[in-house]
Amino acid sequence: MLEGERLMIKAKNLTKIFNSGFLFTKNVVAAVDDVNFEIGKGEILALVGESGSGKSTIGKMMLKLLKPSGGQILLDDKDIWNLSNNKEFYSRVQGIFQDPFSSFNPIFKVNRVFKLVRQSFKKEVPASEWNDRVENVLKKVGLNAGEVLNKYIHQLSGGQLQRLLIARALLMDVEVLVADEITSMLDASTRVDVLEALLSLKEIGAAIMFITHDLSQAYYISDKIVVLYRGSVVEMGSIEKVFSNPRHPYTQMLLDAIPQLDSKWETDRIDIEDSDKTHATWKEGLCKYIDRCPITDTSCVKPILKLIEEDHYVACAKL
Ligand SMILES: Nc1ncnc2c1ncn2[C@@H]1O[C@H](COP(=O)(O)OP(=O)(O)OP(=O)(O)O)[C@@H](O)[C@H]1O
Repeated sequence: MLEGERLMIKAKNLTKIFNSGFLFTKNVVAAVDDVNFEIGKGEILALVGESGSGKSTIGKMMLKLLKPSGGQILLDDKDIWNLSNNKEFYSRVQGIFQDPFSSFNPIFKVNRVFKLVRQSFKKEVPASEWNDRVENVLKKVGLNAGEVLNKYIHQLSGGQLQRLLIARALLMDVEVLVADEITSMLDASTRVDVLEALLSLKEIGAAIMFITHDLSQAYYISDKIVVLYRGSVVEMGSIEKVFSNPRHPYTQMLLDAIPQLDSKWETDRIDIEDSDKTHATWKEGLCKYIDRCPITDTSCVKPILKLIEEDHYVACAKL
C-alpha cells in the first residue's frame, strides 16, 4: 500500500454497471466490478486484459467522463466527483487516446495549441519563457520545434501527434495521465518513440495509467500491472513479480502468448483477443474464469484478491 506523499490516485471498490436494451432484451453488464488499485507519483501502472474486460471504462471514470455506479476514484484522498472545479481537475488529470487526431482542433496550427495551453493553465509564465519551454519539451519528446510548430494537425503523423499530446501534458505539469491504447495505431519504431516520450512524464512525477493489449509494452514501460478479466482484477502487483511468477491461470495464459520477453516491443504486437467464450457454466457467485480455467473443478466460488507475496496479489480460489 502506498501512503501519504507517494500516493497520487487511487481506485476504491470501483464499479460500473451498464444497463442496455429494454424488457426482454434488457442486458446488465458489470463492466467494472469492485476494482481497487493505487498509482504513486512517478509510477506507471499497466492495465491489461482482453477486449471488453473494462479497461477503457476504468480510464473514463478516472477522467470524470463516466460516473461510477459504486466506489470512488480518490485524488489527494478526495473523491474526484466531489471536486467542483473541473478546470482545476483537468489541469491536473489528462487523457490521451488511441486516435490522436480527435484530441486536436483541426483548424489550429500546433503553435496555437500550445499558446492556448498557456492562456488556459499557465498565464503566470511570460510569453518568451513559454516559447523556450515549448522548445525544450518538444525536444524531450523527440520533436523538432522548427518542423512541427507551424504545421496543421493533418500535416503530422499519428506518432508525432501522440508525442505532441505528451508534450502538452508535460507543459501543463499534469499529475495524472490516462494513456488508453496510445500506440495501437502506430508502427513498431514510432511506438518506441511514443513510449520513450511517456517516460519523460514519469520523470516529472506524473502517475500514469497505461492501458494496453500489448503485454510486451506493459513490461517495458510499467512499474506495476493490473490484469483484468470481465471487469474484475485477477492478478496485480509489481511488474517484475507478476511477469516472473504469474499465478492466475489467465495471466499465465497471457504470458505464454509472448514468445520472447527480451525482445519486448521490438517484436510485432501481441494481441490479447477475446476468445468469444459463451460463459455457459458461469453463474453469479462463481469465479468468472470458470469456463476457460484449466484447473477448476467447476464449482470455484468468486475469489477474493489475496496477497501471496510482497507487492503481488491473486484472485483464485485454488491458491
Ligand atoms: N456505454 C456503454 N453501454 C453499455 N455497455 C458498455 C458501454 N461501454 C462499455 N460497455 C461494455 O462494458 C464492457 C467493458 O467495455 P470497455 O470498453 O471498458 O472494455 P475494454 O477492455 O476497454 O475493451 P477494448 O480493449 O476493446 O477497448 C464491455 O462488455 C462493453 O460492451
